[in-house]
Amino acid sequence: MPDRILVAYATRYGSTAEVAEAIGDELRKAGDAVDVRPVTEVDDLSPYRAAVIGSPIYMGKWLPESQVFIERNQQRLREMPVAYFAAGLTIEEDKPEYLRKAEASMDQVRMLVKPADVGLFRGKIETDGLSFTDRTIVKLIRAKTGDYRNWSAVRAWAQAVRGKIAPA
Ligand SMILES: Cc1cc2nc3c(=O)[nH]c(=O)nc-3n(C[C@H](O)[C@H](O)[C@H](O)COP(=O)(O)O)c2cc1C
Repeated sequence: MPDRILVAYATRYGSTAEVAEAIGDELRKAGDAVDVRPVTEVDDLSPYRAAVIGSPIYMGKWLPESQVFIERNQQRLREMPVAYFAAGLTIEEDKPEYLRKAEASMDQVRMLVKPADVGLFRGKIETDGLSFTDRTIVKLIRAKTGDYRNWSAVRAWAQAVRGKIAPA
């Protein structure tokens, strides 16, 4: 019987990888066997009994690699409990219309595999290190830069999600 939990993520600048690590850490502390890995490095789902899959939001959407991962593995994922999380800067606004938009970033993957739970977290943008295109977009939309990740919210969600992806 597979007994591990997979925490798989996409990231462009690394901040969502750290969110995934914090989720994995919390599950491990609670006693689970966990692998935290980029979606692009997971080929075999047979060791896993549950999966937590996430992506940052770019222009209202998940990064394609997380979507492709779910598409490619949808058959197997439908047989296990799955939870999704998304990280984005607009989530910090804490306004219903922003939250709805953040939720909408997961519409496609929700249709492929229904999640037992969904987490929405604030993200991080630092202008240094952004690609030219991303820096231009950030300037154009006058996005507020900074690290808005709320670690206690991430950890609290990980603790709560543990119950929702527990074996029946
Ligand atoms: C070009 C660009 C577009 C973005 N678009 C969105 C968006 O539509 N909604 C949102 O909530 N956050 C948006 N963000 C913020 C990112 O989701 C946030 O910075 C995230 O934490 C980045 O994760 P990463 O470091 O793992 O790539 C955008 C950031 C950039 C640079």
